Amino acid sequence: MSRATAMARIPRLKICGLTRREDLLCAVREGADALGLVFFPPSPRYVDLRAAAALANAVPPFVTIVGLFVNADPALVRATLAALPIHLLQFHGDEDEGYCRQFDRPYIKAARVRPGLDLVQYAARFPSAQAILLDAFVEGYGGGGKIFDWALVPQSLGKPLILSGGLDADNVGEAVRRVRPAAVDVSSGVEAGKGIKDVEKIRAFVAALRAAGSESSDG
Ligand SMILES: O=C(O)c1ccccc1NCC(=O)[C@H](O)[C@H](O)COP(=O)(O)O
Repeated sequence: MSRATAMARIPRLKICGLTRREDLLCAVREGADALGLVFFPPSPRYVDLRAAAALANAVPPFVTIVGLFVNADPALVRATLAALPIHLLQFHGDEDEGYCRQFDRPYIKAARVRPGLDLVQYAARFPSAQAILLDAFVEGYGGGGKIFDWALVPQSLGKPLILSGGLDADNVGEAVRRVRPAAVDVSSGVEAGKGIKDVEKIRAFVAALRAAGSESSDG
């Protein structure tokens, strides 16, 4: 099934790198389907277990909490899963499928897109992944606010595609029309500063996403 057929609705939205309760509540209010918490200490959006627990406690039912890790010690992942209601894992480093599967939880695998990386072959290496998230190849593994060449995205990855990397209210419409992802993921493009989300940028992003999604679903 082509993505054009598969994307029969407005793409779902993940807002990542939440660190403040007010930003999380804004993301939920504006319609985010998923909320990303970054458990990668070098990230300026890193939250420890205590802060993450307070954020998770504010999430209403039917909104997915995504726990994001980069080449993490499995013991850290297990401790996080034991302490928090993480619904979906996101592995954003160099993890292989054996590593990702060991936690017996649904996960999405991020691919850091660069010329020469065969994305169909990459996706085939993670048959147990719920989806493949395509992000730009940036220093620090992710959250870089950089787009990649969307022409590199194949017609189908063989599983749901989440488009990420440098999206904002100005480009998400074109991104959705060109790539037709099942979902989009954004962090920098809705921020006033690293880890500090901006209400108006979130609202503008959601409006642009809905406009593009309704165009596409109208055919
Ligand atoms: O958000 C981070 O700081 C981060 C750090 C290291 C690895 C991944 C990270 N974020 C993962 C995400 O899912 C981001 O939303 C994605 O990379 C897009 O970020 P942006 O280009 O800033 O929208």
